[in-house]
Amino acid sequence: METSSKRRRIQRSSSPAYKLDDEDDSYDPYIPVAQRRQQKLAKLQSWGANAEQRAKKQQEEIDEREDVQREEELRREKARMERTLLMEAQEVHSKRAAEDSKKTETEKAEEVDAEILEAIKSRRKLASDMELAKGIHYTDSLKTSWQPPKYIRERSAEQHQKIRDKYHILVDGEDIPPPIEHFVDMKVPEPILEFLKANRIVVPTPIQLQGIPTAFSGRDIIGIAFTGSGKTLAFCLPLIMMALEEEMKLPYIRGEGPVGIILCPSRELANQTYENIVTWCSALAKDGKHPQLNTLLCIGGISMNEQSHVMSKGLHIVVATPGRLIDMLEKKRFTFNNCKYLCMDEADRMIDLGFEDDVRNIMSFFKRQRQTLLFSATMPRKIQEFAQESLIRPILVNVGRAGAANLDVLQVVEYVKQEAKMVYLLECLQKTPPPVIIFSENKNEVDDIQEYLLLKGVEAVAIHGSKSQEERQYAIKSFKSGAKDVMVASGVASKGLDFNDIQHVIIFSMPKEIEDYVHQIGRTGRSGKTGIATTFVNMNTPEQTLLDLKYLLMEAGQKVPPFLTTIDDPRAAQGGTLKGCSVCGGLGHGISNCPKLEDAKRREMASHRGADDGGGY
Ligand SMILES: Nc1ncnc2c1ncn2[C@@H]1O[C@H](COP(=O)(O)OP(=O)(O)OP(=O)(O)O)[C@@H](O)[C@H]1O
Repeated sequence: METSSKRRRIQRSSSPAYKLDDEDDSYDPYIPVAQRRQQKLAKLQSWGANAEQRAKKQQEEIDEREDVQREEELRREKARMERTLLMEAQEVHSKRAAEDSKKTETEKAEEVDAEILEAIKSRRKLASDMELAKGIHYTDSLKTSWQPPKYIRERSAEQHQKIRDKYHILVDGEDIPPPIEHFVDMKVPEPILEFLKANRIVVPTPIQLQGIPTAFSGRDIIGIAFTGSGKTLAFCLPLIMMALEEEMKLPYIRGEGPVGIILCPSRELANQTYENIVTWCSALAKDGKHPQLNTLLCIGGISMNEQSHVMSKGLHIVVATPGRLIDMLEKKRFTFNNCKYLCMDEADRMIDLGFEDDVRNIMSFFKRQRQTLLFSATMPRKIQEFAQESLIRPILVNVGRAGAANLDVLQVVEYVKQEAKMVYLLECLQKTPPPVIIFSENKNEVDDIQEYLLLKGVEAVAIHGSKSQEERQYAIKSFKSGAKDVMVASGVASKGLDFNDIQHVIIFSMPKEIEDYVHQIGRTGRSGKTGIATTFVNMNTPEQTLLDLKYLLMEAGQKVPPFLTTIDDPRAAQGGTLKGCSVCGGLGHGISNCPKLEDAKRREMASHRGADDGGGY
């Protein structure tokens, strides 16, 4: 039995020795040393591997746990931060809302105005594209040989200022040349002095006594003075003198010139300035001691062949409207190689709406440094600033507030119902003897008024943009000569036209922009004479325009009719200062509701639409 049991045990010994569940644990079978060593090694190795695996697994589990923990923490942190930011934003928002609620409507409007101004500021400098592209920037003014007489040079700065104060001249800029109270001290040639005297121009007007010495000194200038105050002479005389000096140095021959150019926004104004210059140049040459200076009129609607006699000689002065001038320059009919004087009349209009690109284009034809002069009766603050940045060491000469009405005009504003206007017009015409100008904003209305007056036996001519050049010229000529008593005009005739002794201006429909009103009433009360302006307003006149008008009347010390007195300024009701609009100069509104800006926007949109449509006309 024992033997069989032993055998059984021995047989089983071939099976693994370490686990014999149903056997006696005390029995240790014999295993050879080498095999045991092998087994031990294998066992150790397997233990090691398991431990490594376990450790690895444990580590993985720890890592995983840590990852989850970290993610959780991050999520919590993010949520906490989001909450803080949200709360901060809410706090800022509610703080701003609280501040806003504290702000008056005026302050809010001022903020909007500031934003609009910022946008306007981004306009490119007024310089030629060539100059801008090449980075050409002149820092010195144009050199001239002119200087004031010694006794004036020896005056102190206080003495100069005293003279300016006497004539209510405001100046701004560096090294301002002195004001000069007599033409003779400006060293104006004798024949011109005599001619001026013969035409009752004996002493310079305020804009002339500061503007002419400034321009004679070669300085860039922004000249602002009320309508009819003699700005034309202030910018033409310096050019005539410059051309005279050039011609005396070395006579100009065919193909040479011009020395300078005067740009005008309308053909009529260009024509008038041209005629003035021709008269002054002829007066100069009359004594036989001074050369004949040649002037070219360069405007649309006329044949340039008519002036071939001017083109066949050296050219000194060109008076032009932008479109025709660009055409002539592009066709190389003359060049600006020696041109060093650029003046813009009614400059705010020239560099403001519509003409800005043309002006840039014209500037790109200049080949050398130029003297730039900008003149107008209305020059809103924004345009002044823009222009100042574009000129070289400019001097601002300001007589009265830019955009203010001429104080020699008696302004009467009447409430006339639309349907009663025509009949009342006849009555109004009886106020003064002729000549009278009637303004309307609408071309059809201009024609209707003329027709009505002709029917009533009034000698009336009409002028507006849709008339042919011949019709326009005929109207102006016959009115100027006194052959016709009344001229009915759209805005075209308002800017700068100088008609003799207009007694009465009737504004049949009030223009939206107060600047236009200032120019229109300015056709009377010129060169120190007095005149009347009657303006019809009614329900159709926008309230804002009426407010501008009200303030303008108050500023000029004119009677404000009761229906205007009752119009309240919303800005006044909200408290705050009543600053004028720096875009159009109107005193009754801010920039955010400026009719001029709105008009500009409308035009821009229309031009975009035109471009989209192929831009045809
Ligand atoms: N120093 C002067 N003394 C008297 N009259 C003058 C003087 N200078 C110019 N004038 C006359 O004053 C009138 C108005 O001049 P001008 O047309 O130059 O005015 P303006 O300031 O250009 O007006 P606007 O802004 O309407 O164009 C002209 O008839 C001109 O002959």
